[in-house]
Amino acid sequence: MSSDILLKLENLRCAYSKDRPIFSDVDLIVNKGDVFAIVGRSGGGKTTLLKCVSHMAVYEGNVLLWGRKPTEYGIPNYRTKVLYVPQRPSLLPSTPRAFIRQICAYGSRKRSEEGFDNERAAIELGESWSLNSEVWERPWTSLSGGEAQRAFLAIACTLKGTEILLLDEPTSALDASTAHTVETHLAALPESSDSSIKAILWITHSEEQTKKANRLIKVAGGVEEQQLPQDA
Ligand SMILES: Nc1ncnc2c1ncn2[C@@H]1O[C@H](COP(=O)(O)OP(=O)(O)OP(=O)(O)O)[C@@H](O)[C@H]1O
Repeated sequence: MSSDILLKLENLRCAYSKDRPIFSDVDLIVNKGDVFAIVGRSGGGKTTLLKCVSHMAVYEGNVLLWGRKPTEYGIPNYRTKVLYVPQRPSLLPSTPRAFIRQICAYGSRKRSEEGFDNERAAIELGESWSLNSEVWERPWTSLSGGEAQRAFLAIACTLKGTEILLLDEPTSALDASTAHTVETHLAALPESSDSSIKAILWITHSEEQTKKANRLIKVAGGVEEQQLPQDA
């Protein structure tokens, strides 16, 4: 296996009801440095695909990270390496700052985060996205959709040990200008020496975001890799 192959999906199939798979026969290779845009109609299975990759949905076939199954890493360790970021932090208790402390205390995260100031890194990244620093001390439930989305993403982007970031419409609550700033940062992460992130799979309904990717897959009754549009 080439050392550039980060993730491999082999013969993947997922069905919530027995006879009607959301997708089947999915084979895909994700290389180091890839930024995938995942597009397709609503209800086509995009989120389900990311949930299979993060081992949050039941599937048949293989998901291999560096050639090894999630169970070989142990699921908490695997999910530390392959991080699914939902659109919004729904129903989180407490504040963004308390949330950082809580996830960095998990056994699977502890080793990667040692000696690194996560709170400071996330707050500084948030500032570069025009996120007011007082937001970190407020309950999640009091934040606007865009504030919560930026705080959540800033945390996800600055965690150490993540190798693949799975983003579910990460900028859906942001205005166009802020979305552009955030998306430019996200797309550059796999090439950044400051980040452990080596590839991103990114669900989007936006043509603008698709232009920031180097590969494109369409999920609609199946999963198909397509050519990026010419001007991308
Ligand atoms: N836990 C579940 N149990 C049963 N059906 C489910 C479950 N989760 C998703 N589905 C169904 O599977 C299909 C694919 O859902 P999924 O969320 O993956 O689509 P999507 O492409 O991400 O849609 P959207 O663009 O609207 O977010 C939908 O018909 C959805 O209703």
